[in-house]
Amino acid sequence: MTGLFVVVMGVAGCGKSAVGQRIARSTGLPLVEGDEFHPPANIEKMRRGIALQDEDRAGWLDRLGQELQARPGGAVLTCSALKRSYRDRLRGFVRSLRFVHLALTQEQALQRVAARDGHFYPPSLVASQFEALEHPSGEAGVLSVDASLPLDEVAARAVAWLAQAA
Ligand SMILES: Nc1ncnc2c1ncn2[C@@H]1O[C@H](COP(=O)(O)OP(=O)(O)OP(=O)(O)O)[C@@H](O)[C@H]1O
Ligand SMILES: O=C(O)[C@H](O)[C@@H](O)[C@H](O)[C@H](O)CO
Repeated sequence: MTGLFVVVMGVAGCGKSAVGQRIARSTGLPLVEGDEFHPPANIEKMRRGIALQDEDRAGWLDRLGQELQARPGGAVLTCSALKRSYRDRLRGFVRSLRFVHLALTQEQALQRVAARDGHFYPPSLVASQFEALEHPSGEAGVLSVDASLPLDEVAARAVAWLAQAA
């Protein structure tokens, strides 16, 4: 699926990394892990239980946009992209950007984040993710998938949608 750009988005714990890896494997596109490009100050803030604000995310989103542009053959990006303005910011970097939204309830997200060992993101911040989240339904190029389905099923739905769109 050369030339395809897709963001796997949603709240902490929704499965962005796990699903992103599967989509990258199936499509042959490179995976860009959004969390790897947060400045250290953002990681430290989250680790300490302080929610990121628009100004913390602005430079990070621009960096991610540049990472997409650096891969003209297409890419799969994992990025929370919680607000419409964040998604539009990313859309400014590549044409026809697609988003796969992994939709999960707050209880399910909390359960997953709390069960995860050795990750910097604390369960205490999950509520803030839902406060920030603006659902992407109604925006162009968006697929919403029930993230509580089995991982392989979530990924298969996303890949089928991307294949149809490509
Ligand atoms: N569909 C699923 N069914 C069951 N478990 C899942 C599913 N998707 C993800 N998980 C598990 O939930 C946890 C969170 O997944 P993952 O780390 O991929 O989420 P994430 O959105 O990348 O989170 P973060 O952005 O906080 O890093 C992991 O332990 C993962 O294995
Ligand atoms: O925008 C944000 O608040 C962040 O990107 C978070 O979503 C985390 O980085 C991630 O989910 C934890 O791994």
